[in-house]
Amino acid sequence: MPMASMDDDMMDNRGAPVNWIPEDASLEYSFAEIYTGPRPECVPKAEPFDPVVAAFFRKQQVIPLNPVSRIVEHPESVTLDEGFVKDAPESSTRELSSDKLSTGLLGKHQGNVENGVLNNRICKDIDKRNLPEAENAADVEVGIFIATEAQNREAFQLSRDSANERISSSGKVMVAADLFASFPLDSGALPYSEQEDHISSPPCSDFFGRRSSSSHSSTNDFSEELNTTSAQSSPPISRKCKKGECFCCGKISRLHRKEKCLVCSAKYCMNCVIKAMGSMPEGRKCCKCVGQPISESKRNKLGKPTRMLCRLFSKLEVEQILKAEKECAVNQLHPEQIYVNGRQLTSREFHELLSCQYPPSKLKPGFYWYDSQCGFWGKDGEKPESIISANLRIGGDLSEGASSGSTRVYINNREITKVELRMLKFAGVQCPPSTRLWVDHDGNYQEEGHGHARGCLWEKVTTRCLCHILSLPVPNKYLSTPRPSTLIPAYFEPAKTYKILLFGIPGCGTSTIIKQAKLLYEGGFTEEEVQGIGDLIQRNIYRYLIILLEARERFEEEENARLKEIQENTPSTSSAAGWGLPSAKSNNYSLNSRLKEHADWFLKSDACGDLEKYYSKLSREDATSIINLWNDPAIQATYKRKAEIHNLPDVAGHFLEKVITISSNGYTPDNHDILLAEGNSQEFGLAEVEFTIEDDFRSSGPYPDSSEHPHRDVRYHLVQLSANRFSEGSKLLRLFDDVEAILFCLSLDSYDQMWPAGTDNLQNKMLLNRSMLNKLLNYPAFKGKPVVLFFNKYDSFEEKISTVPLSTCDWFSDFCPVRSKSQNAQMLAEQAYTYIAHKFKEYFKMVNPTGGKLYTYKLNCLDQSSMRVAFQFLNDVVIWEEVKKQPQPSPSFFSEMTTIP
Ligand SMILES: Nc1nc2c(ncn2[C@@H]2O[C@H](COP(=O)(O)OP(=O)(O)OP(=O)(O)O)[C@@H](O)[C@H]2O)c(=O)[nH]1
Ligand SMILES: [Mg+2]
Repeated sequence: MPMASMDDDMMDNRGAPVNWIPEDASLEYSFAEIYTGPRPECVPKAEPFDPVVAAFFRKQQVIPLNPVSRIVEHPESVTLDEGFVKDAPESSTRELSSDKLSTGLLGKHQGNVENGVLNNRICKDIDKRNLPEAENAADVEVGIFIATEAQNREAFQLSRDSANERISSSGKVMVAADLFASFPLDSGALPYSEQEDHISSPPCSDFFGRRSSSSHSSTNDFSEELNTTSAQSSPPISRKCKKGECFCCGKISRLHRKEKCLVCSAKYCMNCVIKAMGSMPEGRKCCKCVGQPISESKRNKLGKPTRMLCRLFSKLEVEQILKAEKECAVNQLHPEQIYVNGRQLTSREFHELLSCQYPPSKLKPGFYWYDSQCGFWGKDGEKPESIISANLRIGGDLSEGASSGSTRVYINNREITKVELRMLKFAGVQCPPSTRLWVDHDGNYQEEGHGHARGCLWEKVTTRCLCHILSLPVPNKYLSTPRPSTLIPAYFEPAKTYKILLFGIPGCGTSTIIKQAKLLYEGGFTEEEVQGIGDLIQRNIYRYLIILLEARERFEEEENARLKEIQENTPSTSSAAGWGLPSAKSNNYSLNSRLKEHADWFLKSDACGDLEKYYSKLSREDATSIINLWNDPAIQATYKRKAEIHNLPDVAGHFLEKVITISSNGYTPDNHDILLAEGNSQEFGLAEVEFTIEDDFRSSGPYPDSSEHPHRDVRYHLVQLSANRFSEGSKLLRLFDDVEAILFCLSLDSYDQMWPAGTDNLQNKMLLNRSMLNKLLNYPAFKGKPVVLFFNKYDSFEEKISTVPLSTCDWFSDFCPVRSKSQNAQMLAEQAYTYIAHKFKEYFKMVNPTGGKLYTYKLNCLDQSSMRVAFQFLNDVVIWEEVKKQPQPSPSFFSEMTTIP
């Protein structure tokens, strides 16, 4: 093979641009030389940095600006051999060669920019041909280009292939940056297929494609991948060096102990530990790895001292380091790393899982299945691994194929594995194919459809022994050494659950607030709850109809009386017909005879209580009669006067309109219908809700990763109390003695509505709210408690305020808005709201001069984003009140100095 001659002027091994290109490009040549520069890690990293791209990415929050080079091999001298000078694929060559290599380090190509959003992937390439200046191996060869999706995929694959080839063919070459470190999860489908054993590549995003992926030996080998999904993490980098070699000084000694970084496994000798790991704010991690999640294989080493630590530091220091290592947030498991029955856990579920009596032991990030009936717990696609507490409300629904069984025998709907079948047969359970068994948490089993238990799986000692042999779990009560009751990380454990009383007069939206809390923070409703709400909607339809029919009768009579009066006052010469007046017997509110018959039947049934028997189900025939009635002009005319029908809810029209859909068999209310469904939903368990509001200070605040500001979620227990149930001196109120705050909800648009206050005495709703607030404040246990006033239904308030004057309510008679030419409904509503809030504050101060504080907030709780912000407001108030309770720090030296006269 002809060798390229090395002219004196062609080579500057310290990185000066080299413009020499072989004249005969077809000639094969070898390009190998000994690198004699300083050790690669000692050379300052030249960060490829483009301020324009950097600014863009900072805006997009996609890629960090520290594409730090990862050095995987660091021989004393680095040789670039032929393997390194492979032909780069054409496309990537083109991409890179079209760019200016301004620094000799970075090639960059900016591709399509669509609507200001770069459809991008960033790829790296090490291509000596395109980066001839980077022959000095200490310089990092990085090519970045931003291109269209298709270009990226192609180029990425090609560049990666060529990079891999180089890496594998030359064990001595250092490799470039790990730019993918912080790709968000949705960067999706980057074609990472194979992984170099010395580089932990970031994960592909499609966790759910895991079963089909052949690259994973076990479906649960996702620990590291899931590790990387936690909010702040980038993938851990594995750094390997020769056996016995210190990663920092390079000295090889197999006899001396080394301290390992919990993230990248780099080993350091006694002399270098402090240099490499600094003050160890997160335990044993090299400085570069601080902020990175630990490697999951090292989780069991957390907090365990080593001899080297004990020799290097004092006892107190070691304790502090290990405490930080065990407790700092970034070293903990996070809910988003655990999937149960195909669903990522929420904070609440994670907490429930870890704090139950029998939590899974040695929990790692991964995909699990869980049978809540009997407590079986296992990795996705595998046999049960342990039996944890049953009836936990975590994860999604258990699927038939959760454990990849192929026996056609089912336990609690899961097709069991062969080894479980063997155990069942041994235990004497008859289970021919297609047997479906129900097993409870004690191991009692029965066949589906048979109402009685056939026995207990684990009652025989021999069965339990066999379970041990087959590595199947047995219930905890049979274990000789009971498992620890909790392994919840201290930092994660919510310090306290704040109990909040949610109070409001009927129709103000308290149930909607509870539903929103469930939707926003608890992952929505169970099937049973949705079904229950569906039934509630069907029952409400009858109620709306009856209210409308009664109102129609009333309006018809009133209209008849009015017409009669007109007729009587009219001179006899001009007949009613002659003046075009409707006859006194029929008017706008009259129904035709057929519909009248239907209407009378509904009213009669209701009066006799017969309608109640239909309440559980809205029949198709009834739905047809109801829609006919609803579409009739008489009912429509009645509905137009809904403001006068005080007990007709706003949503009546919405549901009556879709009565046919609602009566269909397969009707399942969607979230919108669920939120609109009004009525007493307490029987569906919605009268209280527990949820966690995540502290977004850490994720959005100025200290995104700081362990000084640990992640702290606040857990709430919101308990609803309707004004109907409220009476002073009621024993019910004792349930609320320990509330942290009162959330008083009132509907802003109710200023013109009346409500029965006491016997047959109608009172304006705003005045009723005022007196209710007063009564609440009089209750001794609520003295000094903060009150958060949610002014709900701001949307309908905005609509109403320009047509119905606020002075309709006597209390607001002195409202005189500032009028301007450009005034619109929104501005008027804003003024009116400020005025109402001020009135309530004044009143609060008057009746509660020494008590707690009143916080006001306007919202539309049907709107999720408005509700989310409102909950955040509540959270802020609760935290603020908590902070106020804490003792104030004693004045510092400096403050004392400043207060000295
Ligand atoms: N337009 C509008 N409607 C709302 C808003 N909040 C609640 N509603 C509707 O008002 C109706 C009553 O809301 P609920 O949450 O059932 O009221 P409640 O306080 O629980 O009333 P009771 O269950 O009767 O004690 C429902 O139909 C809701 O959809 C809002 O902000 N704007
Ligand atoms: Mg309610």
